[in-house]
Amino acid sequence: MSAIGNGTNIFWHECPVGKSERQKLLDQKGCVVWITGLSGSGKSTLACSLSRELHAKGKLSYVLDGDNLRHGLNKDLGFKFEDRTENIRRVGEVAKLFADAGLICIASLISPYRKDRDACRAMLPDLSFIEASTVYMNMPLELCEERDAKGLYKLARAKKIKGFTGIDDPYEPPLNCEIELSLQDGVCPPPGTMSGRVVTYLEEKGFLEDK
Ligand SMILES: Nc1ncnc2c1ncn2[C@@H]1O[C@H](COP(=O)(O)OS(=O)(=O)O)[C@@H](OP(=O)(O)O)[C@H]1O
Ligand SMILES: Nc1ncnc2c1ncn2[C@@H]1O[C@H](COP(=O)(O)OP(=O)(O)O)[C@@H](O)[C@H]1O
Repeated sequence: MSAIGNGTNIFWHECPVGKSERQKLLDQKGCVVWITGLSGSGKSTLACSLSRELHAKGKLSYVLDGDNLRHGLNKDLGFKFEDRTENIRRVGEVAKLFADAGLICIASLISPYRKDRDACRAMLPDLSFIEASTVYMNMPLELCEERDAKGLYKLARAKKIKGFTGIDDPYEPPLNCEIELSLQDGVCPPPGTMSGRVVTYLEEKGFLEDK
């Protein structure tokens, strides 16, 4: 046991079965795929398609979806600046645990602020050698608004929801993402094409084997 922190009497307990043993068992490397983009840009759809594709390849993944986590872990948080920051921080910490467990953790959240995404990225490699890959769903606001799968853009335009991302709240696009998914000749590629790109990236980086 070793003491950590600054005199707060908190200790770190090492376990003999560690990340490398778990990775060996699963024949994959734990990592985080962080999907960011506007509401309606297709984050959840991509996360599910990616998880299905990985499952078919015998690879263990788990999806942390912003909307879903707000039903439980983050049910005390709203959408003001500080709440979004705390939301992203918590999900970053949970994603780190999943990746340390050896899983391919797919986090799918609007995560609109660059500083919050950067804080998550910085949190990951430092503590447990986990690598984070940011996937930016670069879909135009007009397309997301046209889809309006949950009717929230309509409510935001009618000012019945305040602080809606892309309408009267900011979205800061990543400056350093590993994968950017955007329209091709003005058309949104099918989910399988997009998840295929992420799988190829994970394969190329060696995450889908433990060598
Ligand atoms: N004000 C406001 N702004 C943006 N989104 C809103 C808002 N109010 C509710 N919703 C719904 O919450 C979902 C986004 O949750 P996230 O946890 O991903 O948001 S964030 O990362 O903390 O910004 C988002 O889901 P997705 O459409 O899947 O992105 C919306 O359904
Ligand atoms: N690649 C795609 N092509 C066509 N429609 C899509 C695609 N991805 C998502 N959609 C549709 O767009 C809407 C929003 O997708 P969703 O995954 O819920 O986005 P988000 O999680 O970013 O809010 C849904 O109706 C979904 O079926």
